[in-house]
Amino acid sequence: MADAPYKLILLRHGESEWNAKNLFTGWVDVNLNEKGEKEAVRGGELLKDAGLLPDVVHTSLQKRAIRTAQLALEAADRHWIPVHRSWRLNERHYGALQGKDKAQTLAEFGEEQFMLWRRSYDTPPPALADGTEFSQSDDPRYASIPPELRPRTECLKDVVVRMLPYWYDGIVPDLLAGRTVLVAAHGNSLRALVKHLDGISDADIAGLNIPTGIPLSYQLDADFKPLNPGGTYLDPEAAAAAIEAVKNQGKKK
Ligand SMILES: O=C(O)[C@H](O)COP(=O)(O)O
Repeated sequence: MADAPYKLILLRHGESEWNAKNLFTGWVDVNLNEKGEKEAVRGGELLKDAGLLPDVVHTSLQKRAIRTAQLALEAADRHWIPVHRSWRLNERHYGALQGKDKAQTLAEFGEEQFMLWRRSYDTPPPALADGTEFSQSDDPRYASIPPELRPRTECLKDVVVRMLPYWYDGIVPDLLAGRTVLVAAHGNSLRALVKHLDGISDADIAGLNIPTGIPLSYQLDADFKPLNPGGTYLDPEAAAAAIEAVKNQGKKK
């Protein structure tokens, strides 16, 4: 067992084709766009420049996180490290909002309902029916998830519940072994993890947004509490601007 501080790096995938179109994405397996690919490469360069070289990477089962990890690791010359993937790191399942335009949803349902669905801790959007256009009910990559665990919609609280077992059983053992761990995942699965790490309240987590493609580095003490609460963005200026942009999605157009 290695001694603390443990080194953890969180990386939200680069901009996706649906981020650019301002659509709710969730479990829909959308690819990175060109800007997102560049963000991922830049993320890797930031890691390299900071001398924060991952020994192991954990990703979701979704292309945008998988490709972000690969591009970042290639840029940092760490493409060879072991990789682990879990559906528990997937983006929040956005239910019946998947595929819908954020600005149109805001206009149709009003700010209060929109924010309740998007940022409240425990109000999920309406469920998405199996077999419909943006459902993953027939996706073979999820076939091994027991039916009662397969989400048809999720609020952030649901994401915390399904993500935490992977934190404890998949990620913490790597940290305990002294490995620098990269977690390449999604806006809301990372918000769930940050909520846990920083002990953010159910109310305050609504105000936390994570930008695409900018590594967020944590040093954790022996109890896995951050020595740098909130983490440290490797490009703080770019992060501040991008956080504002994420916050204001829906108000676009
Ligand atoms: O799934 C999505 O639409 C986004 O990647 C995260 O969206 P949010 O910031 O609106 O929760």
